[in-house]
Amino acid sequence: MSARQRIDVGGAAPYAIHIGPGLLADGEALAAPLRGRQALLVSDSHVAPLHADAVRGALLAARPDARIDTFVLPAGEAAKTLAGFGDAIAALAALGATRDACVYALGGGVVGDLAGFAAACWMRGIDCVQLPTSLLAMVDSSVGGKTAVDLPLGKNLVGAFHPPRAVFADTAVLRSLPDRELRAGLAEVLKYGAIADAGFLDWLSGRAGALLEREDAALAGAIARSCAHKAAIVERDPFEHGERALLNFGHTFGHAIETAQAYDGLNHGEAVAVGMVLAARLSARLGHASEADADRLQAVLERFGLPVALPAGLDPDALLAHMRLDKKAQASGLRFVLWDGIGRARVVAGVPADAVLAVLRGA
Ligand SMILES: O=C(O)C(=O)C[C@@H](O)[C@H](O)[C@H](O)COP(=O)(O)O
Ligand SMILES: [Zn+2]
Repeated sequence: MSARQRIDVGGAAPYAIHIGPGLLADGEALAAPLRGRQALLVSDSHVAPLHADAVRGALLAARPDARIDTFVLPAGEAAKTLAGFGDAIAALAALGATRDACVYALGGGVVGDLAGFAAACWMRGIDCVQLPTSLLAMVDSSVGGKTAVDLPLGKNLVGAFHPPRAVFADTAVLRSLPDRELRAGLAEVLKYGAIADAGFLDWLSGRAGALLEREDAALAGAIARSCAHKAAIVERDPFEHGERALLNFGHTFGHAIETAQAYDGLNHGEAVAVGMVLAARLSARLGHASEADADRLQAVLERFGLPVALPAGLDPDALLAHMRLDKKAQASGLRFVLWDGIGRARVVAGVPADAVLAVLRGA
């Protein structure tokens, strides 16, 4: 993979996204945001055995005066719970973390969300550095400061906006990422094309083979362009008062699927892939866009080996009930991110429930 890249996220709490191979071994860079003398390295049972010792060693080499504890979650979305959050808080307490301590989130989206939320809450907020090790976390969840845990009732229902102090995306770790996780990350990459950048969707579609084969140049290009999209949007709208909601394309359906499957079925990226197709179908049903656009998106997602249809056995009425707890919903009813065609997403309020049910039933 080529040289390091840096993308700056501006606004009230600016930070940099560093992208490139070898970053997790760069103790000086990783330790630069550590203001105090305590750090909690949060990881999960899949990632910790691969990378935690090396990261801790790199940090200690740069900051031998620091105490660095490690807290390891069970791998998987099912661990992103209030109980897991409580355990992370207990680890901060055991560390005796002061306000200048720092949480390092080493892992995928689950680790980043939970560790970020613990950092947001401990003493009303301490620093968090995101060390994403999955493609999905590199291109999406490590950037923008959304932190949360899930409830059985719904995804990410308890959380806070807490921007990281820095993001270090070490692209070399993607070599050991399981194929299924790679494809899940590509779903969120494709989302940027779907919502705002038709040219990017074409670019990605033309490089499906290279991306799935993890060719360095293709992956580096996809990550940098995704992060640039996300950085621009969250810089303009950090708290999702407006356009940031576009990043939720496919998520109203997707989160409902994840919740209905008790976070143990499709993973997040897969659920978002299905959700994007359903959002495109709903857009067509409501007359905003054509079925041909939905077909095109579905074909691209299929090229990347992503699921595009509801898993069997899910009850449309139950999914609709989950959608009513979506964070975009208002007193006046459901709000969806739909599109007017590829690259042209927008938020639509007052979406009739019968249209949603018809799409869920494939009618
Ligand atoms: O950063 C955002 O804003 C997003 O919506 C990005 C999503 O891909 C991500 O899954 C996010 O965590 C979803 O947030 P939520 O508010 O729908 O829970
Ligand atoms: Zn997402």
